[in-house]
Amino acid sequence: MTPKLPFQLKNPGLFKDKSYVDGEWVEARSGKRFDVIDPGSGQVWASAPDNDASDVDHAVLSAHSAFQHYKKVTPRTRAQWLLKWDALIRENKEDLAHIVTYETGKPLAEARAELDYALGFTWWFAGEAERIVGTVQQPSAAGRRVFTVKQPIGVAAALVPWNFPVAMVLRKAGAALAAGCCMIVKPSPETPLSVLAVAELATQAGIPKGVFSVLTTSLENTPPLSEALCRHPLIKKVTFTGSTRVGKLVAKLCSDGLKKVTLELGGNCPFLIFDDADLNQAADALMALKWRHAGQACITANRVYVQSSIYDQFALLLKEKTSKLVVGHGADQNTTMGPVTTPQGITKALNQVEDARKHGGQIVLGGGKVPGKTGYFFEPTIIVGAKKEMLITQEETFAPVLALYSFDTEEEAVEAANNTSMGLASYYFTKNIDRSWRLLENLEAGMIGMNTGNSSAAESPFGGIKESGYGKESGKDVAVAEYLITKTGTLALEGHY
Ligand SMILES: O=CCCC(=O)O
Repeated sequence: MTPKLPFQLKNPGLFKDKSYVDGEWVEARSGKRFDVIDPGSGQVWASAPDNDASDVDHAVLSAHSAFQHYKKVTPRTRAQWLLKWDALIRENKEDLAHIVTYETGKPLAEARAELDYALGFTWWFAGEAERIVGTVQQPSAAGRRVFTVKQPIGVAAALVPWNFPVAMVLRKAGAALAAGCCMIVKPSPETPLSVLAVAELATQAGIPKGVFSVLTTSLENTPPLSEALCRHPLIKKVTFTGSTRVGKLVAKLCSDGLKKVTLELGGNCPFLIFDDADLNQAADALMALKWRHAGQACITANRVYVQSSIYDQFALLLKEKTSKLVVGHGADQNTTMGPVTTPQGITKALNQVEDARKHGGQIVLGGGKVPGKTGYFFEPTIIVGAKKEMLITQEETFAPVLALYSFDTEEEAVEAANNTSMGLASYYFTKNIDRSWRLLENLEAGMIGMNTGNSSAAESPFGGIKESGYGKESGKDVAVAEYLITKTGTLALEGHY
């Protein structure tokens, strides 16, 4: 029986609260379920099957069996299925946005924006499917022909986060399905329902059974279930988006089977503003980047470095703009910033603020939980006088807390920006073209925003360096390549060997 939802779906058939394996909606073998909580109210509003490691083998075997057919489907048919999926997600965007809001807490406008972003991937990878090409080499020996062909690697497992539950799934599944691979998705325990809704639309799009499966699980069973996926001999590829700590565990588990792995890990991204920048442009970009999903994006600005001559002016401008944010339930039309998704987000934010205070930082805005609200609300917080000794400098915040550091020279700013084990994205604002080129070359990150805080798009390769992981998602060729093997063919013509 469908539970009574706290919102209305235009298409009630989109609410699915069973796992999706081999084209069937199924419970966990144990029969256990776990709760799904609305971060905006702290209330349980649904539940999903609590699969454990014993549920993995059946899912993998059925995906492997589907792969025997799917790998032979023409790329054009795969592209057509992806486009049909894309059309259905577009049609059901409003319903999906509501599910995303009630799972993540993000405002509806942001949930809609996530859907638009996610649709970029189904659209893009539909185009990529038919453009997978091998190569022909010039042979060094007479009478030889040497070439490479690309083939799908096999069944892939996707371990996805809760912050962009639909976009992260479509970025991974779009590439995998275009390449001819089948995928088993393990959503985060916070966000199973949006992923299950997307699975329902995959079925309606005609994507064959077993090609796209979803194994939901609780926080408690996430480690054993993920380990079983990573260790299963028929899983040939694992893609993970999440923390660096867990990414290292995933890499270790996959190393036993020498599995191909893509890791999109933590950020701790620097955001540099020079005194020749357009301050309004920089402040607007920072507002959009930092407060998006209450600071819970891997590419968000974690450390904001402002040149000393404009420091006070910029801090004031940012404070003025940030004060206008309306914090509330994501489904409320007036809300411009929602809650954080988990109570742990609040704990971490409080710790970092307290630590910044201890180190002499000044909290010029916010600094604590939003009083008088149930749900996981934290005030948008600005710390000035931030220093390198602070916790916030060393670890990703993943909450609406922004720290402003001061610098004098470009060299100093670059050194501070790079002084982290992470290397996901870096951003800078300057009108000096020479400096711009130097910064592009000198900043240690996989993605550089030049006078912009928004560089995520289906056509742009997404991925970090250093401890932010390896592999690329989205972008031309590179993303699909993560799901392909290269086979070299050498042919000897008659009379040669
Ligand atoms: O949080 C990670 C993903 C953010 C993005 O794709 O822009």
